[in-house]
Amino acid sequence: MTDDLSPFVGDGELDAEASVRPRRLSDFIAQHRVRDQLELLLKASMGRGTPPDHILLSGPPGLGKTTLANIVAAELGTGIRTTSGPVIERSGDLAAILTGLAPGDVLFIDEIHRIAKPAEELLYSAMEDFRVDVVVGKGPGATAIPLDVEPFTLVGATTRAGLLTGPMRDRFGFVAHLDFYSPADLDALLHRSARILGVPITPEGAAEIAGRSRGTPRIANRLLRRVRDFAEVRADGTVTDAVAKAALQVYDVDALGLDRLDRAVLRALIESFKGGPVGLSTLAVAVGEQADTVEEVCEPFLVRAGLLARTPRGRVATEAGWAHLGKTPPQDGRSGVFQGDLFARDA
Ligand SMILES: Nc1ncnc2c1ncn2[C@@H]1O[C@H](COP(=O)(O)OP(=O)(O)OP(=O)(O)O)[C@@H](O)[C@H]1O
Ligand SMILES: [Mg+2]
Repeated sequence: MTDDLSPFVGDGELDAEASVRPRRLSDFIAQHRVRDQLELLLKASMGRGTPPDHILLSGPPGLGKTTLANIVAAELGTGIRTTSGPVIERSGDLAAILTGLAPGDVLFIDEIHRIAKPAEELLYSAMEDFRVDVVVGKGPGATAIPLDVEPFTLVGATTRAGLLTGPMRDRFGFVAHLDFYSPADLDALLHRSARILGVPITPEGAAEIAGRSRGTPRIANRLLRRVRDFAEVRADGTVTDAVAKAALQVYDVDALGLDRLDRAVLRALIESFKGGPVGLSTLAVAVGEQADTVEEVCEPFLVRAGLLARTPRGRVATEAGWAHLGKTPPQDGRSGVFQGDLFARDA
């Protein structure tokens, strides 16, 4: 797939992201339910003078988990220590981090579902009792030294909440799931980013980019930067409707935000398999991709856009899917045009 539409953060993109990253809850666009709940949690705990419950943030890449973790610390006025699951290899690494926390600090663990088992167990007692047992020595002579940990708030982030163990999940007092953003939300986000970056943008220009950003702030901000380049080089610098359309064509982003692989999957489904139903692995072979990539990267977006459906018999193109390629489904009653239960899933 083209990099522009990947929800994952790209190499060297962190600085560009940092410049438009909201610092406070009031700057965080949309996700009103999560925002309201977090505001209550933080205000109540500040009123009581104790750190808030541990917070778990889950959701697809690029929707604002890291941003929210930093906002929590900013709102509380505390320090934040950042690490990630795969980095914590030994429980000793984690013990050192935990015992080094100042009272009230936020400890942010990204990709918390990838933390090693012994470290995870150490984390349980730290989360619950604010103490850890550090084992010194080996074999029969080994002794556990209990160490106190200052009261802290753990903020865990995960793109795969389903992979968290039960005991881990139970230790979070507050769990928030971030959802894809609506085009209207992304529109507001783009206006904010454009203001910060000093890019003149028209309402139509913002709407054009918003509609192609796959519900993801990271992609919206990235497309804005691409369109700004185009506006500065090929136009007078203002992001208008026409400039956005022309730029996004150059970058191969279509009207719904589909990239090449998404379109290849849809085209194979419709042109080679008459709209389906067809099995995932057959479809993946037809586009020369791994089944995992098709399933985890393309399909969620195609399904959400209403172009493809997963049914118990396989993948089928919806009427909108046919229409998106400018085709009409065959009317012989045998076509795979999707008419059934939209929420059916492969077993
Ligand atoms: N609600 C929001 N309002 C404004 N900007 C946002 C919002 N959510 C995300 N962003 C922007 O999108 C970018 C990506 O967000 P962030 O890094 O927090 O995502 P993430 O969920 O941590 O992704 P990953 O799973 O890849 O770590 C940030 O630079 C931030 O500027
Ligand atoms: Mg992140």
